[in-house]
Amino acid sequence: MEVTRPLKAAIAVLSANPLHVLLVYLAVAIVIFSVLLSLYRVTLHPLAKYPGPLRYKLSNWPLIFQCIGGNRHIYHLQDHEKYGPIVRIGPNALSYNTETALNTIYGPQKTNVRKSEWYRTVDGASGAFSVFSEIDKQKHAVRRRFIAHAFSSNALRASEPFISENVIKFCDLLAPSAGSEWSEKRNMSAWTMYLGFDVMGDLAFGKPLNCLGSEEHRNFSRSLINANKYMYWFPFLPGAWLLAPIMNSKLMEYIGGDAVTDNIRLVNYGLESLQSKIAAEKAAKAEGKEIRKDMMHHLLAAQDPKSGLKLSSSELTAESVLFIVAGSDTVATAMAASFFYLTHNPSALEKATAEVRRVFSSIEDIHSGPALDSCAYLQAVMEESLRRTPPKPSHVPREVLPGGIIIDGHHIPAGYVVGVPAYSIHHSEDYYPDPWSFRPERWIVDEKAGISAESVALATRAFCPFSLGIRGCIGKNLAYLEYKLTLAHVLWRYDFRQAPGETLGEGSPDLEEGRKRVDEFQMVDWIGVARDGPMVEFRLAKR
Ligand code: HEM
Repeated sequence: MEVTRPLKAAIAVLSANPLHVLLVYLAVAIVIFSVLLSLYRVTLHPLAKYPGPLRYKLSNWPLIFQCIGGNRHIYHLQDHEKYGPIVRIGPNALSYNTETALNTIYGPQKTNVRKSEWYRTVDGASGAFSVFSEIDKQKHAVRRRFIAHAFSSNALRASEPFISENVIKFCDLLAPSAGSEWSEKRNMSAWTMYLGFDVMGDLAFGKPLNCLGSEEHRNFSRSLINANKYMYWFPFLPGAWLLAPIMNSKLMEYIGGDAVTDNIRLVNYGLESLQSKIAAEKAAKAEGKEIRKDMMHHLLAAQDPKSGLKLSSSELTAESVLFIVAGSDTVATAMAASFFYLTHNPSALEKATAEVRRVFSSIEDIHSGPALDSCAYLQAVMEESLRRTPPKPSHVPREVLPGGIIIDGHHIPAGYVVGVPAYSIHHSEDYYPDPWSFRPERWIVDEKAGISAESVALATRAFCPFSLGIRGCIGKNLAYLEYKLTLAHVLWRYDFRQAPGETLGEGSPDLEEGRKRVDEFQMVDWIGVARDGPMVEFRLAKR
């Protein structure tokens, strides 16, 4: 009696207003729809047979929270450990942890997938797709041809002196002050980021941002990480791409706060750099001066041979921002990881140092060519650092196209998303015995030490820091050149060690599951990777 009276009163109030009645019907309809959709997703859905946590099967929200938390790579690894090589990570998405799946999805020229809808929002604030975010396969092929000139071997050769100039400046700044044996401690995540930004500014627009030389622009490099975080989770929201045209509006800034402001700052930097590059080229032409053939020069000049089309100004802006984002933070992450693992593995540091000092008799000899190529251990240090700390560690999503695709013997119909997370496959025992050890030796064939050609080939097949195939990283050779030159210069000039008492960058038994290994460099996965440390001291090499 007492229960029904308030209920009756509520019904009376609701029925007095037709809008209230409508809202109640709507709410009931939403509840019924959600229940039916959930039931469908766990029973009759084409991906229902694949294992995974129930919450992933019901909605994308767990994924969004993982992206915000920066722990997505850890979840991928733990899910594969628990559920096996195929895991359903969303209502419509599967994650794989095998080299066969990796090579089927990303490898072949004609693989029947395209980039997923997630990419459509990434360059929203630039007002056009970049080569990275263009999901249409034909349009991407045209765009990739456009930018290929900027990454040709000629362009790479021409960029080396500028890379070396920045690397030498970086090394000079690491030196101990007069009278001290060891330098003050340096946070290598920050310093490699300054170097990464200066190199990309120089190569893309012909002017370094001067993060190495002055405090002024260093905040800018930090804001990239904040902007990345936002661009990571936001596109997973249902219908997010519809908001792409207003990504750099005041409204979005009001809703999204600092991260949106940082993203806008990044786009404005791309736009301003592009405009000053165009002005500089015009002025040089008018004065009959030689024009520096940096990356934007190639893009400004590029023309599709079939259509005769050139890139529009918003497309050029999108590419400018992409060059900075894709080219600076990634290499910096890899370099910081090498400083971490070398300072935590003295025998690897000793071997790499000995090799570099044996191969090069003077610092001027350190440049690309047979001598640098002969540094097999240094190359292996880079591969092993990229294995342990892939700068894009999580699932790289691809959508299956009409006709479907067969992955590891299972047919996946069109419209579903598939992918392989680098961090997870890079720590699989199947490809990397003793995966939590930093062992550059695993990349060098040495039958006597038990490293066969087959085991190196298998490790290479599962190795994917740059992804692979037609959507793989176009900057890979450039990245390796900058990375190798930097490590070779530092190892030649300095001894280095983790600053006594410092632990920055390490895991800890007090942290959550997946972050407990003290000797693992910690990543916060926000498309790229946020990181901190190691704190390193440098001493001039004794000769
Ligand atoms: C260690 C350094 C680097 C790593 C680990 C890396 C990794 C990657 C990965 C995994 C992708 C594919 C991402 C996806 O499909 O979502 C990619 C694409 C790309 N990267 Fe890199 N990258 C590095 C350095 C660079 C550099 C120096 C540049 C130069 C600007 C660059 C430019 C690009 C571009 C333009 C794409 C898009 C390619 C396309 O879709 O056709 N990357 N990179």
